[in-house]
Amino acid sequence: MIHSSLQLPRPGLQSAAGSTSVPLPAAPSPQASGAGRIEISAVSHRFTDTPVLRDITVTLTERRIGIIGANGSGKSTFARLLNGLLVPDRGRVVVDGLDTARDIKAVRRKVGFVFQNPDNQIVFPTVAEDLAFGLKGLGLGRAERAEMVTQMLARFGLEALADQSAHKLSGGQKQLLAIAGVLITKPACVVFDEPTTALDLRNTRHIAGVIAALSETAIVVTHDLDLISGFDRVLVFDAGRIVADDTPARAIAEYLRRMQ
Ligand SMILES: Nc1ncnc2c1ncn2[C@@H]1O[C@H](COP(=O)(O)OP(=O)(O)OP(=O)(O)O)[C@@H](O)[C@H]1O
Repeated sequence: MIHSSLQLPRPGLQSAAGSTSVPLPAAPSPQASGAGRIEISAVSHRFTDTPVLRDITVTLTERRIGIIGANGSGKSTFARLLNGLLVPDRGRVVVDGLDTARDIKAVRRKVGFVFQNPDNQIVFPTVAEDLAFGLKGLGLGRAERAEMVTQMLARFGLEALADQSAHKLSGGQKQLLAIAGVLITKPACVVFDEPTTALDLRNTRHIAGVIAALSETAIVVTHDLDLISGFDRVLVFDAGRIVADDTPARAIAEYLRRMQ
């Protein structure tokens, strides 16, 4: 699980490692009914003297949104705005009417975040304990929490790994645990920051299938153009600005043109 000041909905894990036979997360939680509306208005941000995001205004409502662009173009910074991991220097980010600068707890209940490195999210010794951690503080009884953990383990085909040490999992399993740990809190939207970067082809395909099968809204930062090729909408970042906002085919074409 994740700790840290950034924290949000938590981690979870996946099953038999590199196995391709793990079932996709089928039954989404009843509360995870999708999209909602994330409005980014006149947002600028800088960490040092150099602006990282420059006057961005965009409204996100689609169920599958990809974010691509060159290294350092501001994609991860933008992603971290979406659930209030980062509050912009200028402008506003509003999730279903909730301002990330003021309503952080409510925003994080709605928008989960899966970090690039699952080790940043996995906190507890075993897979089941890590999943259960995400449910703390939600006002649920012990029996209800246990039932939700059981359901999430089953959803990801991880039952056999329930009592396994989370930190001994493979990279692919850890990434699945991280995703499960976020989903167990029933966010309506999940932001993924380069979810397949450290994975081999088999696990990359598995995670892509997991994301494709989600009922939750997914916003995915990636360099894997295949991953977002079937999405509803793709944003292309360049030097802190959105330079294309289009279908995957047209957005990818613009990105490739800029990369030449
Ligand atoms: N916490 C931070 N402190 C200082 N600078 C930062 C911080 N986070 C990001 N930056 C800088 O902001 C710029 C944009 O970083 P960001 O991670 O958003 O880019 P990115 O498009 O996601 O890049 P990549 O594709 O390489 O992951 C980079 O120059 C980066 O060094």
